[in-house]
Amino acid sequence: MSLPSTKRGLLLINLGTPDAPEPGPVRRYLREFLNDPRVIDINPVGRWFLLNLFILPFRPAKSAEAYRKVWTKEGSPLLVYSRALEAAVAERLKGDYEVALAMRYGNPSLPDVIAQLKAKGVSEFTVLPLYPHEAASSASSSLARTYEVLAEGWDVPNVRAVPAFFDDAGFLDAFAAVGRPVIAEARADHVLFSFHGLPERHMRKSDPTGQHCLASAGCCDVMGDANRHCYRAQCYATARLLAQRLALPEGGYTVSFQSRLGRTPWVKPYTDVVLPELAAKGVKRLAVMCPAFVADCLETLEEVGIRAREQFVEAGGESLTLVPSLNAHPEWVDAVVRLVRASDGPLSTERAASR
Ligand SMILES: C=CC1=C(C)c2cc3[nH]c(cc4nc(cc5[nH]c(cc1n2)c(C)c5CCC(=O)O)C(CCC(=O)O)=C4C)c(C)c3C=C
Ligand SMILES: [Fe+2]
Ligand SMILES: [Fe+2]
Repeated sequence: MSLPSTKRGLLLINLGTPDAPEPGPVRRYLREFLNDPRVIDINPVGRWFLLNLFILPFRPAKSAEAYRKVWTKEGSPLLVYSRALEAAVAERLKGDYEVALAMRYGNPSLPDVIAQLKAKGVSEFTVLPLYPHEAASSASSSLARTYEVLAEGWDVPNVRAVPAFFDDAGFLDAFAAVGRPVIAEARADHVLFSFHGLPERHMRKSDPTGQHCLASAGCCDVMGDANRHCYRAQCYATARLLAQRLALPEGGYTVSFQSRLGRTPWVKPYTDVVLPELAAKGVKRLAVMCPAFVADCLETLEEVGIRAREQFVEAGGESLTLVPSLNAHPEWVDAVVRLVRASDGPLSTERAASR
């Protein structure tokens, strides 16, 4: 006798983006995003004042202007590229998984997408947060919200989460495959790996030992038990592994952290500090890879592709070339499929027979 078959859903989750590059939609998006206690981790009253008195009256107009510079006919780049990945992965996993993209903030919202998957009969979920590195404000927040929404129903489905993939060979090979020809064509004399930053406070809070993270200058240079889940150590590991694949010599690349918000210290070195330093050292043609992002977005296209380029050239550099992100590159699609299959888990003979 065969048991009723289980329908599996794959939930790809990215950060989120405004519905339109205008102050109103940007304000709505930022309000949801920055109200997340894993993003602005201060007491709720302090967060309310910070948001409503200092951030939301000013930032939406400025951010909307930045979004307008990179907005496409189909919409926000982050959504467009994440949709392209969703379609390619869905094609590859047809028959095995219902695949759907959700955004942690904004649309398509996690509750809506989960409801749609459930309406299609999905009763087992695999969740893949589309961030290579672990951070409370990105992957943890996406997982926490997913668990919260899934736990709302009477029956709570089985959920598997695909772990951080900062050192996954498929992810690294795909990024190297995208980067290699771009770096060659730009005749780059140096590569900058610019990762999204994090407040230093977040790093210390995520340190299970309480005494390793940021305690010494080189605490992220080597990965061990104490820092296996450290965002900055994972970023450095990604950079080292990509540098190997790209055959970059020691000294031929630099790691930095971009996109900081507010006045508290964020992880260093800062990208906007490193850029003029590289120009001053004589770097002329810089290639920038942003391996914290698997899809091009405001932070890659505008912050690096436009603003960092202007800053580097003003500081004396000749050119700054942004290496595109993975988007829906076929090697990345392969890697995602492998990550998902690897997290499938072995099925017992009877369950396998019932599928
Ligand atoms: C790569 C993972 C990300 C982490 C970790 C992260 C942390 C983090 N971000 C902010 C503040 C902002 N980030 C913004 C945009 C943005 N951030 C990520 C990814 C991570 N953020 C992406 C993919 C994007 C692009 C979104 C898009 O629409 O293209 C923004 C919004 C834009 C702006 O106004 O500058 C803010 C604000 C904090 C505070 C934080 C950790 C505490
Ligand atoms: Fe650390
Ligand atoms: Fe961010």
